[in-house]
Amino acid sequence: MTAAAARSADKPIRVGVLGAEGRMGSEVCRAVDAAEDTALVAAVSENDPLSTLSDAGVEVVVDFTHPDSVMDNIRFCVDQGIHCVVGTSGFTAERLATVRSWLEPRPELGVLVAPNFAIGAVLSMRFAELAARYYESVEIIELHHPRKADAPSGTAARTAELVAEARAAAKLGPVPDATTHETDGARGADLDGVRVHSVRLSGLIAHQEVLFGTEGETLTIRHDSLDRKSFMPGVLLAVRSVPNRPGLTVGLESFLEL
Ligand SMILES: NC(=O)C1=CN([C@@H]2O[C@H](COP(=O)(O)OP(=O)(O)OC[C@H]3O[C@@H](n4cnc5c(N)ncnc54)[C@H](OP(=O)(O)O)[C@@H]3O)[C@@H](O)[C@H]2O)C=CC1
Ligand SMILES: O=C(O)C1=N[C@H](C(=O)O)C[C@H](O)C1
Repeated sequence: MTAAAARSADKPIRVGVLGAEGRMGSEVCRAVDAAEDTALVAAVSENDPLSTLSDAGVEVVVDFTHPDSVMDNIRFCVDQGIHCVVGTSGFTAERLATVRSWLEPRPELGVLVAPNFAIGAVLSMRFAELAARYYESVEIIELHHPRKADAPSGTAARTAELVAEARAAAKLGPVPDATTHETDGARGADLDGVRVHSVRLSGLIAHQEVLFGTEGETLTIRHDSLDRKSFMPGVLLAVRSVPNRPGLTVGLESFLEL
């Protein structure tokens, strides 16, 4: 029987962190160590074997690594019967479908893939989804530290997807834009018809603005993570919740009943 299957409610949850030396992973190690109901039993860095997780009897793994390695990590955990909380970015619909297929023969296991664990970021995505049908124009600006590997951010990609779905449901046409002469990149990336602009700037952590406009008014929804501690309450909530949420969940909002 795997450690995850044998879990007893009155013992701390045995947590393993992948990417333990990274900016997020090191913060997660501190948060898991500090919480009374979780125990850090494996802190795994890039050169450590994944078997460190099963050897340590990990019940829930938290992954903050790299888009290039996250799929192999999830595959290993699912095969070993370990629940997963995944913060690493780079998830496409195809990747999510692959994770879902891995989970089919393991109906007792939970995997959460969350583009953003900060409560304000989760709320701002929901607010953007609500506002989308009332405005003819929308653009997203995401701003991050310059050591980020991926652009646009996972949060911006998810926000654009939610906004695009809401616009389609409201039968809104394309966002008005008369641009015919463009220097490459000047209008940002086109994600489902929503323009996304990525800023990389020293001094920043993680920030996003969703700009809406219609005749005579604009609405700006902005969120700022000023410290990576902002992600920790969401990560801990996910660690506590995922063993009771079998299957694949996308987005922390399901665990917040939003
Ligand atoms: N969902 C959310 O709320 C958030 C998500 N993120 C996402 O999390 C990811 C990590 O971000 P961040 O912490 O800033 O990045 P870092 O580069 O600081 O950390 C990633 C760490 O993972 C290590 N690593 C890479 N591959 C593996 C592997 N196969 N096994 C174990 N460790 C590995 C890296 O090692 P090395 O440096 O030696 O390569 C590095 O130490 C990104 O995708 C980012 O977008 C970030 C913040 C919040
Ligand atoms: O790399 C980061 O830092 C972050 N990555 C996530 C993303 O790509 O959306 C979440 C947050 O924006 C911080």
